Amino acid sequence: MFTNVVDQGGSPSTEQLLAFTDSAGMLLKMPVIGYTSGLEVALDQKLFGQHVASRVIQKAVTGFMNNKNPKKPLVLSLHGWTGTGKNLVSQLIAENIYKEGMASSFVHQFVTSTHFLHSSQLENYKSQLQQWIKGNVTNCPRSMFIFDEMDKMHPGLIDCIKPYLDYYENLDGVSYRQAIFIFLSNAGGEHITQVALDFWKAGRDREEMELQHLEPALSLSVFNNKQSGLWHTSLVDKNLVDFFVPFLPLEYRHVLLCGMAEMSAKGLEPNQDVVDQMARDLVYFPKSEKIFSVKGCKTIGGKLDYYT
Ligand SMILES: Nc1ncnc2c1ncn2[C@@H]1O[C@H](COP(=O)(O)OP(=O)(O)OP(=O)(O)O)[C@@H](O)[C@H]1O
Repeated sequence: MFTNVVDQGGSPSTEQLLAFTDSAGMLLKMPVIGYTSGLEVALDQKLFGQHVASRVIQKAVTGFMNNKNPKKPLVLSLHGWTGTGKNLVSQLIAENIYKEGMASSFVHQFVTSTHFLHSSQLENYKSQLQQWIKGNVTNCPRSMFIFDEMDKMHPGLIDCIKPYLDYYENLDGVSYRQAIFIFLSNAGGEHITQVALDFWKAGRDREEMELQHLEPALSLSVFNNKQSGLWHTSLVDKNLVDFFVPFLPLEYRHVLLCGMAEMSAKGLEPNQDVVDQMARDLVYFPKSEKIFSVKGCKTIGGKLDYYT
């Protein structure tokens, strides 16, 4: 996974960041008009059922990209049930900053169970990861690092990236203040679901739910869940995470939207009957109410092949 950073080709001249850097990766004037509406439109059109996350992400990313002199890198922690759009949002952010989106050489994605599987290799992982981050940010200050399955990540590894998230002007001559770090995890998913369920039971509109309704559940779970990995690091204590972003569990109506979008993406004519049949056959919870899709929209791409 970790190849020598220098082997990447040194200067990122083969690709440009959208509107934000020149061919050498140096920051330019940052004309953000196109960017702002681009992300907003992408979130509105492609992300379903996540009005809270959508709003937070849009404000956080736009604010950060508009800020010519941020005091620290942007650190987002995305939490929620499986298949609710956390990876999708990372992809949309990448697509709206980098010309080549997730395929950009400035975007680096790590999955704990793939890249950091062996605890016996912890020391190696630590030094490789630090070198990787340092090398890539030296190469391009506006680099993006996505850590998936953050709740499974070894606390020692989380600790080793901490300095890069902090308010330092520079570390060994490198400034990390333009970089973006995105942490994805299922930690807090059950608490978020409980809040959504309480809303539903009280007959309240899901869209009435605001960040303030979800924040307590989220921080409680982050602090108290020993499995989450985040809890005993000082990421939280030191306020290094700028935004905790809650992803709501998806309902039947959202699965329908995902299904229609998926059919279009596959080049098929979206067919309400087909999607409806597929959505009906998915499993929903809690057992009695059957409101939320157990796998969110995660498996529908494959499922649709069966129904079409
Ligand atoms: N809210 C959503 N709106 C639109 N599509 C969605 C949404 N959630 C999931 N999807 C679809 O399902 C696929 C899988 O979702 P994604 O990988 O983003 O889930 P996740 O929250 O990251 O799940 P996990 O926690 O299991 O990694 C996406 O590529 C997308 O096609």
